Amino acid sequence: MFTVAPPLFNLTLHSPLAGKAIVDKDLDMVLYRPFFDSPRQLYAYLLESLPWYRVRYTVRGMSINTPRYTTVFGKDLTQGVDTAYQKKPRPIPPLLAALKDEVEKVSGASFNFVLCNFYADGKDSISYHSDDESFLGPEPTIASMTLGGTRAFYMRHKTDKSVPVYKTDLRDADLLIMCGTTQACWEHSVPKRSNVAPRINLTFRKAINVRGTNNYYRYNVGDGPLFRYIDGKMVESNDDPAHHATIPGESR
Ligand SMILES: O=C(O)CCC(=O)C(=O)O
Ligand SMILES: [Fe+2]
Repeated sequence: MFTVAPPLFNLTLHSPLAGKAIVDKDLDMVLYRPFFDSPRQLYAYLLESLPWYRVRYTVRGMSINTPRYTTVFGKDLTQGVDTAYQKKPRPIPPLLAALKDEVEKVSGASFNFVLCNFYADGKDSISYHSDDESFLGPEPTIASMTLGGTRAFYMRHKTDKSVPVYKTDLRDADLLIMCGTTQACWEHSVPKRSNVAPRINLTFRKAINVRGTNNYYRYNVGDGPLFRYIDGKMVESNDDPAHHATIPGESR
């Protein structure tokens, strides 16, 4: 059992031996199902305390609306001063740091970022992509935790179309660890669905340089309005932007 505070959650971890290897051509993953006994309060606490964003950005003149809520905490490995960054990096809040510690223990990897996604309904999604940016280094290990509702998770080989698409569900308290050549050779997605429960996804990653930090804050915080989840729905918030980085219980 491990305890994360504040507030106090006693989370019971399942045996690391319970991980199931998922391997295919160039695919190397381990699924812990469930990774821990996830209390509903943990999901609710994260949803209600994290600062969420609906990021809009422009690529090659095209305006893109990210089809889910996102937020991010962490800073790359360089001990760069904050002036190197387009946005001030936010420390990983204690609750997410405690989850990160446990994920590091089972994966044998170390992480300096937690990216958070919230899929409010079945229209929220992430399209096929791989997390293969050079700022993650070669063969990055990426750990992905689900809290709340179940969503379909699809993976396809980038070049060999004879390899079948890998389809699974990701459920509350699942931890999927993607390793080795998985990012280099495969893409993954959470497709749109009808009638699904809201879901939080946390991904744990390690960025090695300032470019990683700038990229993650640009695409997961951006410049748009802040949202808070209050009384069962997302509302645009006029919190003081200087306080976005903290969640309750964290010292500044
Ligand atoms: O929600 C998920 O399971 C996947 C999220 C993801 O692929 C990402 O944030 O890069
Ligand atoms: Fe991803």
